[in-house]
Amino acid sequence: MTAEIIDGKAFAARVREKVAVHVARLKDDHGITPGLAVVLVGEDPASQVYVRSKGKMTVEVGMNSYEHKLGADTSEADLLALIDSLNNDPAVHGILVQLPLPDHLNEDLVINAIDPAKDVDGFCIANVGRLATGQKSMVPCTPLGCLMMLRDHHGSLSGLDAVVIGRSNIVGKPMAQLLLGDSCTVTIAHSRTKDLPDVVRRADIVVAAVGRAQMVPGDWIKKGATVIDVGINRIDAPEKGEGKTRLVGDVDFASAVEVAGAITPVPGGVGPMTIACLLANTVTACSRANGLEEPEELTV
Ligand SMILES: Nc1nc2c(c(=O)[nH]1)N[C@@H](CN(C=O)c1ccc(C(=O)N[C@@H](CCC(=O)O)C(=O)O)cc1)CN2
Repeated sequence: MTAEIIDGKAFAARVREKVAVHVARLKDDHGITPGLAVVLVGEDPASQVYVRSKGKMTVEVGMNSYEHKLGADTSEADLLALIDSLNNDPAVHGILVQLPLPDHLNEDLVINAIDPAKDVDGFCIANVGRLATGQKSMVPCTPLGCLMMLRDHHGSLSGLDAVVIGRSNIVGKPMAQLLLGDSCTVTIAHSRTKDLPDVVRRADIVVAAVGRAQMVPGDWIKKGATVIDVGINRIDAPEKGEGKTRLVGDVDFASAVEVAGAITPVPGGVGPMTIACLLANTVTACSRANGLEEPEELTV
């Protein structure tokens, strides 16, 4: 039996449709247009693609998009001054600084300069603390997208064993907090975890977010488990022709699909949900900023 494929691209399109409905309501009923400011420092090719997609999709759902593209040699002071002006701009409800930043910039300092109410990435300390203590926060987009897909597939997650492989601030840690919030029994595994295959084999839910191509083979997966693959790794694909490459996840899809109950593909799984959830978070931030009820279906 092969697993159900969780179609993140289609799921993300549905989330964006819901976002568009709420944006139209904010405009028609309250005369407010949500605005998202995206800051890109430098010329990292992947970041340029993601920022372009974010701008395009922001406009498609009816929001205002403000793109700030800064040179790779931008000083910390100049970047902080831009963030300060965006914090104080009433037309901007969400601010995102695309990561990674060039090495000379202190990522923590920059992220924590964003007003927590506008931090639609949910990366600043205030939002991390609120999420960890079960308070209303901005929830990081990738884990939020994973949780939406898991809830849609399972209904309740209560009592399920979940393993998150990877302990990054952007995905692994917030993902674990969200699963805990939904009453899963959560293990965070990482490079020093002993007997990783055995730990993974016990899990009803596996979230792989390590950034190592095809690291998790199918024989680590419990029969019927749900596998959420966050990895996006580019590998050589000589079968496609000389010098060609392709994207793969952190899970070996071909073997895992034979054992899992459900699995997200790469590409077309978690990735598209990241941008859809960014748009959802911007609507949430805009609603909160204006003292309006926030759409329950766009957050957790
Ligand atoms: N400030 C932030 N920086 C970064 C984040 C983030 O959430 N906030 N996440 C990633 C990059 N990212 C969005 O910024 C992102 C990554 C991947 C995708 C996506 O749709 N991937 C596609 C494949 C795309 C391709 O062909 O290369 C997929 O998986 O199907 C969207 C957004 C790091 N930085």
